Amino acid sequence: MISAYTGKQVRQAEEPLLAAGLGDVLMQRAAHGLANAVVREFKSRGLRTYGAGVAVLTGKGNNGGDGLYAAAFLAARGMRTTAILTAGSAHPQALAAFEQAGGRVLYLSDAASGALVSEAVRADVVIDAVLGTGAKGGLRGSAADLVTAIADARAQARAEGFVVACDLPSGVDADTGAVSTPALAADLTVTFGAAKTGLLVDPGADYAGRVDVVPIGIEEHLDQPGLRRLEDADVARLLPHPARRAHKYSRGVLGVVAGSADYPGAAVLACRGALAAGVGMVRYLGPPEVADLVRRSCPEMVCSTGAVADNRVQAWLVGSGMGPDDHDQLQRARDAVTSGLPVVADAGALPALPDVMAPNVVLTPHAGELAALLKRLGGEEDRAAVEAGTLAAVRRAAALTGATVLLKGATTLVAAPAGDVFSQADGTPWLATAGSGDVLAGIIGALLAQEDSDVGRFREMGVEPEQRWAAVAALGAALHGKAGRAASDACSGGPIAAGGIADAIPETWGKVSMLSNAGVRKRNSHTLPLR
Ligand SMILES: NC(=O)C1=CN([C@@H]2O[C@H](COP(=O)(O)OP(=O)(O)OC[C@H]3O[C@@H](n4cnc5c(N)ncnc54)[C@H](OP(=O)(O)O)[C@@H]3O)[C@@H](O)[C@H]2O)[C@@H](O)CC1
Ligand SMILES: [K+]
Repeated sequence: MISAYTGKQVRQAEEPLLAAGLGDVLMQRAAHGLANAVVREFKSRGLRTYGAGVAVLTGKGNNGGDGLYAAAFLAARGMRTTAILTAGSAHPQALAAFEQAGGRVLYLSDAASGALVSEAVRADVVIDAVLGTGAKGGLRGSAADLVTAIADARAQARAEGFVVACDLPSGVDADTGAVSTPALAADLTVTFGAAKTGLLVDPGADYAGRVDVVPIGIEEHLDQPGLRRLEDADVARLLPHPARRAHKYSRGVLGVVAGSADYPGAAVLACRGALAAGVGMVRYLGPPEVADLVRRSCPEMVCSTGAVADNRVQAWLVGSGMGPDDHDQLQRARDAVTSGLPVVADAGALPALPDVMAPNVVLTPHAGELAALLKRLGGEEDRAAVEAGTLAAVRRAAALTGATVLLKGATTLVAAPAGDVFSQADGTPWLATAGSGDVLAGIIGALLAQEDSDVGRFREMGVEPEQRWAAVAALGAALHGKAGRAASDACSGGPIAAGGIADAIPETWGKVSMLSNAGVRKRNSHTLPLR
């Protein structure tokens, strides 16, 4: 499990060590980790480090100090290092160490700006060490102009060098992931002590690239994480496995209320997602013409009639492919949500549900649907506002509705009403295809139907029982993302259709389970040994 923390939490964890006079030690560890990560990146790209060009954009605070010390390490390895001081001054000891290691120092001024831009475009690696967790707002003034010019010039020249962010890309808010432009999009962010929340949510994640956590010795002082991400080992541990004497009912029955005359295919895709995700039986409830298509497409399906209360299931999936005029289906969706059983509520059901629900109801809006939900509950947010502040929006929706809320996107966020948040980014952009969300709802529905009262495996992972619905939804998002990626990989990274995601689920499930049995190394920053 990756645990992420706000900038404030990390700074608080640093305090006891700073008070003990270990500030410089922490900075040296951070800088050493950053330099090593840069060298590894060169190697993974098949590039030589000796003689390679390094440009470090530095601010006046400790983030700039990290960058300068790291550049001093790189200079000692024979790299040509240039520091561009954006604030007129820099961390004095780090600057002295950098100069002593043979680094070249250039100062930002209007006159020098053009030459500095060329320097950064020519470099094999640009290290962004202007602002870190001490930033108040984004880049300003001449530093902002410089970063804009560098980003433009790199794009125009199709610069081959890569960008590494020191702790976080300057302009990305460490806590919220909100981005104040300009910001330099990094290929890799090397972050210290623990992942920062803002790196694992959109839009911050768009600028962070890959995130590498360098332990610096503050880990034991960190408290509850603000956000978590399931890794392969966690996924494997949470995936249900049938007992030896299981039968189809004991493995869970999912009821599906989905599809309409306009969108019958959504019901089929939701059922295909569910059937592939380990559930004992899937029971469809809906208009006869949709039921016919469901039966013909998936012979494993059982189609029923009547009301929600007449059908015995362990969980419900409601809403995929339903419109505002599907009155009977919407009534079934409402009945499912008030039945007390776990429910995944998607698409067309969202506007028709009560304002207040329970944590075992998982809502799965995209950004536009989440904005509409928040507006209905008295908020001001439009789609753009949700996209600019995904973490705040999903948290707010969970708090207001009392339900678990999953916001679909390149990074999928799941918020429990009590505050836990999970962030999953297992997929590929090819997953943005019609019907993909129906398959996701099917997977989550199937997992909810298999969820029993044994909450021990959640507790072992530090997830409180009442928050487990968010973990189950995150598990569904992880499985969906991995299956989509596997389907695309199977055609050499080509495009996929939603049915292909469902088809890839069983093998993805099996492979992740095998990985866990082989003992996947936990990469949580908490558990990494310190050297
Ligand atoms: N604590 C430790 O021991 C360790 C810390 N570590 C590292 O330190 C980083 C935090 O360092 P930090 O607190 O010095 O702040 P930092 O992010 O460098 O920048 C803020 C500086 O710039 C200024 N400034 C603020 N906003 C601005 C803006 N919008 N535009 C322009 N300027 C702005 C502000 O000055 P002010 O305006 O307040 O006078 C301040 O001087 C952290 O991310 C990690 O990399 C690691 O080495 C581990 C050990
Ligand atoms: K930075």
